[in-house]
Amino acid sequence: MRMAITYEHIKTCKQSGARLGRVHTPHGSFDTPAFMPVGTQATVKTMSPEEVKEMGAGIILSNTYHLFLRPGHETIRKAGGLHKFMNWDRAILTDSGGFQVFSLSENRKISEEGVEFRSHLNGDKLFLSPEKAMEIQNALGSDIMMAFDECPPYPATYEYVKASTERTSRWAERCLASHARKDDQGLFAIVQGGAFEDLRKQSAADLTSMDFPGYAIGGLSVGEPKHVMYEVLDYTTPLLPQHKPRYLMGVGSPDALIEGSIRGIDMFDCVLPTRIARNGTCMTSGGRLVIRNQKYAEDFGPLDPECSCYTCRNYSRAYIRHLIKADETFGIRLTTYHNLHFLQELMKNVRQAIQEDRLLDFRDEFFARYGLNDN
Ligand SMILES: CNc1nc2c(CCNCC3CCCC3)c3nc(N)[nH]c(=O)c3cc2[nH]1
Ligand SMILES: [Zn+2]
Repeated sequence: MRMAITYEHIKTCKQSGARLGRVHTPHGSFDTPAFMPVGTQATVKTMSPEEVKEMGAGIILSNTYHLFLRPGHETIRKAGGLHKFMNWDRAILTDSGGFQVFSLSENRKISEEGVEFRSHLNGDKLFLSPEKAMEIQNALGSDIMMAFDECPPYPATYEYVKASTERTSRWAERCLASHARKDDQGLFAIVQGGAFEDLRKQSAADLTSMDFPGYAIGGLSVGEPKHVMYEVLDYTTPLLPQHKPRYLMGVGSPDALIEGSIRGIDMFDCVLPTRIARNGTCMTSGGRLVIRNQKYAEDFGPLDPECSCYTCRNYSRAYIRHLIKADETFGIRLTTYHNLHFLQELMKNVRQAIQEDRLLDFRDEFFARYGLNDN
């Protein structure tokens, strides 16, 4: 009998109100606030599961949309589920596919039933609905599944966001009704409402009345100014239950991870660290570093002098720059490993700061060195 997804609150930072906790899942527990590496197509790009474990990740993300299109969720079900298929024995969270339909596919048609779209791979006409998204996620066997939602575009009219958010609440109900594993309740709902306080309140009220084991805040990090995102968090997070995990979707720049933690968020995901690594951009304690820059051609020091990761202990900026310029895959592996390690370290330091009631001081120290507006 699988256990539910449970949240264990450890303490609240006296200086910032941020919370230290642990999330327990059928595939192990992880400390929060946590950054979750993204493994869209059943792999954290260029990393082995051992490497992802080594850097301290207790949970990774994968995706209904991508795996539905390729290789197909039935194939993964026959393989024994996603954990087995990708040889990852810790926790997996899968997004429900709605966001990706709108960011990737062609000519979508949204209705009460669901979303019709054409595959971005071969143009096939496909359909996703709350029921279909749950069927796929149950076939994948993820520990945490996301309800099927619409992430409204930004900006959008009040009327559009209101109608979309109300539909997302109805879709959440349908996900709950169709969830095969009713016993372990690994299903998180996603709060929408754009940047409209009354719609956020309505969405949170609708969803918390359905008693999900965890709640995500969606509809953010879609192009709105950062201060708008933080304002939405200021009035939305307090509407969510204290004793359940809160997941801010698609947020991962270092400053946003710290600001989000201060506002009571426990879980984050973002493709940023892996995506920018592929063109040689690295997150370091002194700020962003673009390794292709000529000035590193004969810089034989480490990527980040303060980093203890495999990349920084064994290779120089000159060598990594050479690999990236020569389009050598090993170069991307080294920058990816470092960026993911950097964010795991950042979250470890955030948790330590919460433990010591000094997260606001930590934020000021970090920003002074990293630069305020990394994106
Ligand atoms: C980048 N900004 C952003 N991402 C959002 C995402 C995606 C989060 N990342 C998922 C992983 C990436 C590929 C594999 C899974 C959102 N997802 C949903 N379902 N709803 C949102 O409102 C939603 C909102 C989001 N905003
Ligand atoms: Zn490093």
